[in-house]
Amino acid sequence: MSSSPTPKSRVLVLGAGNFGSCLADHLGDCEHEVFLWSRDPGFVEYFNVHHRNPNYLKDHAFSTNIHALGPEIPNKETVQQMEVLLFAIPTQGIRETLTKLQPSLTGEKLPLMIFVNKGIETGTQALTLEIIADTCGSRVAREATFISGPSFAKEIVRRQPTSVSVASLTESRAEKASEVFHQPWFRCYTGRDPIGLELAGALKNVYAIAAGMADGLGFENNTRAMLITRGLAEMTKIGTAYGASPLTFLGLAGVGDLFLTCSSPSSRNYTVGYRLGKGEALEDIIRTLGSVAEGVTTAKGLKKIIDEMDVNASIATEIYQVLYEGKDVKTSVQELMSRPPSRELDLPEKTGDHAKGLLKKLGLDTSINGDIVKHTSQYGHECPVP
Ligand SMILES: NC(=O)c1ccc[n+]([C@@H]2O[C@H](COP(=O)([O-])OP(=O)(O)OC[C@H]3O[C@@H](n4cnc5c(N)ncnc54)[C@H](O)[C@@H]3O)[C@@H](O)[C@H]2O)c1
Ligand SMILES: O=P(O)(O)OC[C@H](O)CO
Repeated sequence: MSSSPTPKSRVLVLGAGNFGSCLADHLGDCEHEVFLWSRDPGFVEYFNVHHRNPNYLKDHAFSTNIHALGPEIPNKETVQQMEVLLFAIPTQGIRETLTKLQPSLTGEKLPLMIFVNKGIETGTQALTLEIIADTCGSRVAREATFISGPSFAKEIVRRQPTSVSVASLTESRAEKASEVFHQPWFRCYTGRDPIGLELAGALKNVYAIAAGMADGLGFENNTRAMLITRGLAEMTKIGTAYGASPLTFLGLAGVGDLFLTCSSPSSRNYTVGYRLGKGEALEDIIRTLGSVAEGVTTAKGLKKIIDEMDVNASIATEIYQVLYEGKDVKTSVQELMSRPPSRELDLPEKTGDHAKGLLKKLGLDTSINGDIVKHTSQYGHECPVP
């Protein structure tokens, strides 16, 4: 199936859930040599015999270029043979995994490290870039690459035309990641705002819960369109206050993924919201979902971030209150709709200190997001633009 002239790489995919196994399949189909690590010993044995995942995407026959390994984290010798490490583990597990892998990441030449998780760490409110810096140091973080965008695993394994954003503080690494993944059925667009890309991917999950909730309550198309559009305005406002580029939110990782997940029952975050709207309890939904919905934990970290930055984000706040303070979903909708009128576009006057603090930690110029130029936007405030 592959038509790529790209040099083939040895790729270690960490995490054999829906997305890890789907991307392993994509890369195997591109004739990369793929190793798929799972902490589940039953998975490893089953996969290597049947080339099927017993837990996720069960109907799919996976590429025979994939070799499963685990349950122990791959050792230094294995890691150092890899050109690419692809992390497809939910955000709450990234710190633990990187801590275990860090002793293997000491060579002069680092493997290309790509992260596809979409969330904020609870407790620390850290983005993955910061978790990488904490566990593996600033050199690894500066080269880390992030992929995000509208990409349901079950559609990728059916080779539905799909596009994603790829960003890194080191542009050549984003270009390399794009080369590894890019195919006629999978287009990659590179960018230089990993902080914005990470925030966009994490935040859209919270707004997908809101959209699902509205549908579950029986509201129709006007309401969903309102939530998508106002959700985008809110995400952009939060991202800009944090120090990301507002333009990133207009890309695949922003509006693209927001639109996808707010309008499809294939989204787990939408499904959590939908079932809440139907009156189910959150614990029951999580217990029976069978897969991660990152918006649930992200809503908690996001609430702390918006409180710290003093940004008014009404939809995100309501979702937090429904998830964690037992607020009734109908009351939440009534209160959102009863707010006084306001300006449609109210991006913050100044960018916040979060991105600056993070970039300082990475030993980078804190006035800019990576090598993004400083720019006075048409809204009259300073913001970085790719
Ligand atoms: N499924 C999609 O369509 C999709 C698309 C884009 C991005 N993502 C993102 O990819 C990430 C993974 O999502 P998914 O769909 O594969 O989730 P999933 O629930 O299908 O699978 C998660 C996998 O990670 C493993 N895991 C969890 N914690 C771990 C830890 N601490 N150490 C090792 N393994 C651990 C689980 O055992 C499971 O196999 C999420 O951040 C998600 O938002 C998913
Ligand atoms: O199922 P969700 O809600 O986690 O969405 C999956 C991906 O993020 C879609 O791009």
